[in-house]
Amino acid sequence: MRAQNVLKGTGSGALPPMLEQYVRMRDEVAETLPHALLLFQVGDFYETFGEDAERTARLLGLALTHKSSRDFSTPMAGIPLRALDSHVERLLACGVCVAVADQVEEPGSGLMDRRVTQLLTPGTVTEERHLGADENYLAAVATGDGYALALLDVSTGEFRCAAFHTRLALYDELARCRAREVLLAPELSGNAALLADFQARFPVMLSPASFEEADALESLRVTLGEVPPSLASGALRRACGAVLGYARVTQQGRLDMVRRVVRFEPGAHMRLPDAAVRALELFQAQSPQGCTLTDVLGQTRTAGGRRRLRAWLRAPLLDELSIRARLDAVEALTRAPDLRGAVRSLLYRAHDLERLAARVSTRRAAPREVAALARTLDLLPEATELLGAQGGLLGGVRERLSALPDVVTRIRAALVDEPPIRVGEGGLIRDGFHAELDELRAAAIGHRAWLADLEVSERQRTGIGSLKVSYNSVFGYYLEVTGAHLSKVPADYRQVATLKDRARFTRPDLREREREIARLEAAASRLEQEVFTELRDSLAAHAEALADAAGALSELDVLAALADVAAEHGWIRPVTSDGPMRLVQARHPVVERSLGGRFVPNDVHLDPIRRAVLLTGPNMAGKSTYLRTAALCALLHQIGSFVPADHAELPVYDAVHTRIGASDDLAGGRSTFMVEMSELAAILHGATRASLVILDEIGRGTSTLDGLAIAQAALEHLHAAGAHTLFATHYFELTRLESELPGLVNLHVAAEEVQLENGAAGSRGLTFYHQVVPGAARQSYGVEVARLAGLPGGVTSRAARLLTALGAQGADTRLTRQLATLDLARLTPMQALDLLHRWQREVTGAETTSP
Ligand SMILES: Nc1ncnc2c1ncn2[C@@H]1O[C@H](COP(=O)(O)OP(=O)(O)OP(=O)(O)O)[C@@H](O)[C@H]1O
Repeated sequence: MRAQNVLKGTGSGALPPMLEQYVRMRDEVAETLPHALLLFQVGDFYETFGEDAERTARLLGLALTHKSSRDFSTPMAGIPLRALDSHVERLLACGVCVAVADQVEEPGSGLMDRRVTQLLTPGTVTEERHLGADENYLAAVATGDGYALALLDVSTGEFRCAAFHTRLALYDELARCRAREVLLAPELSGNAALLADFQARFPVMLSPASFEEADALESLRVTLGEVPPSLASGALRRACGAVLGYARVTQQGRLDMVRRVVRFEPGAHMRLPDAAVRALELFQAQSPQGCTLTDVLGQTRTAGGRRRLRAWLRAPLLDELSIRARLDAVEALTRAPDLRGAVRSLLYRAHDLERLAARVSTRRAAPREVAALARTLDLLPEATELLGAQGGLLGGVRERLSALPDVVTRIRAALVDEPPIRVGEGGLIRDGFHAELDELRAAAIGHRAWLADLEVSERQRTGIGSLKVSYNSVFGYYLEVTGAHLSKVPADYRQVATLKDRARFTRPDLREREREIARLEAAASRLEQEVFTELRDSLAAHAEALADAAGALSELDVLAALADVAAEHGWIRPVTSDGPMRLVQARHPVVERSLGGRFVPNDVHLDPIRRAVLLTGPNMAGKSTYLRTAALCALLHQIGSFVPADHAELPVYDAVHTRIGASDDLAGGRSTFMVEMSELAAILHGATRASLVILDEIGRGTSTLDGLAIAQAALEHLHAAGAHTLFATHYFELTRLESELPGLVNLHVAAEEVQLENGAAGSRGLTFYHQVVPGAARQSYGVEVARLAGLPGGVTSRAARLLTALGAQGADTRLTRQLATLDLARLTPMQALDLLHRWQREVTGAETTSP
């Protein structure tokens, strides 16, 4: 809507000039960012008007006032200048983009000149105060023959893209990278069903952008100098172009931090669906007080290192040589505790070099950021020396750290050690760096010295001992004389103010000196700005080398952190095998951390022959933990980390699939069972001989018979596909499959029923050993676990009696025996339902209504 209409003004009069300017600027902003809120500086406030004022007041809880002239009035809401950052943060969190228009001239009598100085959107902010430490992606999605995704982190300049064959694979990647803002091509945003599905899965800000091929090509050429040949498909070009075009607008033309696009092959890394990322709690715990794998591994010392670790976890390696190279580096660091300690304490002193490099390349870095850059670059020679004779990846890191030309000397020579926050504040450039600046400063100092002496000399000249030379912003410098001495005031003093007991005076030469000081200081400030800009530009010329060094430092940080975790917790280097997974005394890295020495390690063994394990055991015995331990060890191996075990042989898995736990998707309109089945479907379609599949209690979201049928059929399918499968279940009926499927073995988690010491006669409890042993469990102990959980005694004893009765009848029924031999997966839903009713009637004697 045009801004004039948004004003909701009352009255017939023409708009006051300032509101006319507001309307014009708001319309201009709306042409590029239609959804942005314009914050318009008026003195000490950023104001919003009309509908925007109502929206701002509501979102930020501000008081709504009115801007009124003689015959015009419109709602107005404003925030103080000094509170801009915190309010912008809240607006961005509410999914509102912000344009900031600042006054760009000193206040005078007429309408002040204003300019849009910042366009802030969640996916393109670059100021440290609006960013978390993690990556901050803007994403664009387009379709053609498949799906194309472009990801840009403006804060570091990281720019990646990929093509996907299926929407599910695209969604997985998008979920993993947690984009904060997404641009959808019209073929997606214009399709109501697709859009609704997308919004249900990704509650992020959707922003409008051009996906026209011609615009995209132009954006690519302007930013990268050419259209990279790797962007072979139209969809990739459109997605990449849209991201660049939108980011260029929000960065007001400055996208120098983006130098290349990396096209990544989704198939070049281990497939790790989002469901697995969530179930294995890589980045986010499932309970609020829970701990994640990143927490355990995340001993990184720099923000760049933390981002790099997350990137490694999102994309585990498939290439054996690359895995070995990382493992070699981690091993070298675990074997050299002194080197590791020195590297890690050095990293503690490093600032976020990746983001600083990006800020320098866009010529946005503030003085303190340049100083922080220098402090961090100062560490590089030390780091290079520490890495001394290291080979492999660490040698590569050393090379990249030492390849940077010496820019620190230049920064140190030009900048003072503790520069001011802003350029115009003065005191930024070191004395002796710039002759003309030195002259200006010396002259100003001379005038100030004259002023400082003035008080003494005037006291002597006038004989007024209490005479003072002071300064305020209204009169500038003045001479102050108390009432008792007014008669001694010389004739060349001109009175400028009279107070109750004193008077203030000036003199023509005092005015002259003051003007001169102001002129010199303004000239010095301008010159400082020029010198600083020159310095920053000269740094921008090294942006590529800076980004390289930043990448190397992040990598060193991750390797050192992985080595530290390994050394501290007794993890061992895994051996890459050509088939078997053999873990001896493996531990779950996160659960072990919380249980300390009480964690019971277990062995895992899968190979091309013994390729599936069916794990049974009581509730709470440790089945899920066992499954997750295996998956996490596989994942750790492929990011190049040591693993928590006494011995580990692991193949290179092409994917880790998991189906664990219950979750529903109410927003997406899918029930718990539907979510479970959709995830299972994706696994069954995607799992290969080289995949690791973790299934925990498949089929429990529906009736027993349906669930059992589905679980068996899924297990048979995975067995035939040859995937390494760990399958935990409470369906004891499935354990008989061991004799039918040659690659399947039964294991169970040991537990024992014991007489309770203090319990009533006959009352029994359960001891968990958390030990995985061969064979199938004998029973589920569900009622005992319910007792442990605190169900009322009456309920648990009634449940125990029912269980005995059902068991006695069920064990004998003809149908139960028949069921054991049936291929349940072949049943139609109607047959299954019919069986269920007959079985219920036989087991419980209850009549059920026929369908
Ligand atoms: N190996 C172990 N050593 C010590 N404690 C363990 C071990 N494994 C699991 N536990 C403890 O037992 C708890 C339950 O484990 P887990 O969720 O793996 O059991 P489960 O058999 O999958 O249960 P359910 O069938 O009810 O889902 C864990 O939270 C942990 O505290």
